[in-house]
Amino acid sequence: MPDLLTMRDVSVTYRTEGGDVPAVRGVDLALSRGEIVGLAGESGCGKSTLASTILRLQPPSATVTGQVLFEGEDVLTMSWGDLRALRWAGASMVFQGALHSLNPVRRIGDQIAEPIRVHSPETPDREVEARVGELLEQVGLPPTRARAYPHQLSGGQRQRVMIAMALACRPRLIVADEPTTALDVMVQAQVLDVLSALVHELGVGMLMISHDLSVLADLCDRIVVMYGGRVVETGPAEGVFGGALHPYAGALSAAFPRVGDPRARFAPSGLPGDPPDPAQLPPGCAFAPRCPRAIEECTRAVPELRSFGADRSAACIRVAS
Ligand SMILES: Nc1ncnc2c1ncn2[C@@H]1O[C@H](COP(=O)(O)OP(=O)(O)OP(=O)(O)O)[C@@H](O)[C@H]1O
Repeated sequence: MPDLLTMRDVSVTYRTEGGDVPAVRGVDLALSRGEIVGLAGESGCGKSTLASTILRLQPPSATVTGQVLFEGEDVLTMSWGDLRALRWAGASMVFQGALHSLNPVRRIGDQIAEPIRVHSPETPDREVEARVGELLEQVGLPPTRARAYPHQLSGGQRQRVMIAMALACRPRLIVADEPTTALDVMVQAQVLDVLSALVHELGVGMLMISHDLSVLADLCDRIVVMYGGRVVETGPAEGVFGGALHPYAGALSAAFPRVGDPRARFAPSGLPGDPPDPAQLPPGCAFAPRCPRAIEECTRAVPELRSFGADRSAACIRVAS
C-alpha cells in the first residue's frame, strides 16, 4: 500500500477564452516512500499539470477533481495552514530552468536558507548556515559557493542549487519536473546522478517528469506513461523500456534509445505525427490516429487500463491478455 502519495481519479480542466481544456483525465497514480516513479509522455500530455496538483500549485483557471492524498491527507481540500506546512517540508518541487527560478540579486546561500527560515524560524543563524553548507556538499558543490550569485554559476551548478533548495527542509517527496532538460548531455547525467544518489541515500520518494524515456529508464523504479491526459501504461522501468505493451510507450522508447543501446546509433527519430489537442481528442483511443496497430474498433471507446501480471498495466485493446 503506497504510504506517501496516492492520486485517485484526478482530472484537471483549464478554463480559457477559447473554451475548456481538459488537460488531465481520470489519472490514478501511487508512490511509496523511497520509490522513484517516472512520468513520461510528449509535450502537452498533462505531466506538469498533474504534478502541479501535488502541491496545489495549479493556476486559478484550473479546476481539479479527484483525490491527491499525501500521507493520507487530501491536498486538494486541506487548509491553507496545512498546505503551507506541506510545501517544502513534506513535498518540494525542482523545476526546469533554474536560471529563471533563482533570484538573480540574492546569494545562493540565502536562497537555499529561505525555506528553512520560513519553516523553522527559531533555527539559529549558525545552524542554518551549517545546513546550507551541508546541502551544497550533498549536491556536489563546495560550501563556499553559498556566497555566489546565480549568474556566477553554470547551468548545471544552478540546477544543483535548486536540488539543494528542494532538500532543505528534508521533504519526504520530491517532484522533479524536467530537471535536466535545459542542460547538455554530460551535465544532465551528472545532475541525474546527484538526484538519484540523494533519493536513495535519504530514502525520499520522487516523481520525476520527463518527455525522454531514456532519462527515466536508468533512474526510476516504475514508469507511468501518459497520452492525451490519460495514463496509457504503467510498469517497472525495465519492463516498459525493454518491452512496452502499449504501442505509444513502445514508440516513445524507440524514439529515445538508451545510451549503449544499439538503437542509439540512430539519432532519436521523434514520433511520427503530432500529439493531440487535449480540447479535441479523437474518439476512442486518443493514440489511434498515429498508431500503426490501430483497427476500426480502437476509435469506438476509450480503452480501459487493464492489468497484465502483478505489476503492469496498459490501456490498449490490441494487447493480448
Ligand atoms: N495555464 C494553462 N491554461 C490553459 N491551458 C493550459 C495551461 N497550462 C497547460 N495548459 C494546457 O494543458 C495541456 C497539458 O499541459 P502540460 O504542461 O501539463 O503538459 P506536459 O505534458 O507537462 O507538457 P510539457 O512537457 O510541454 O510541459 C496542454 O495542452 C497545455 O497547453
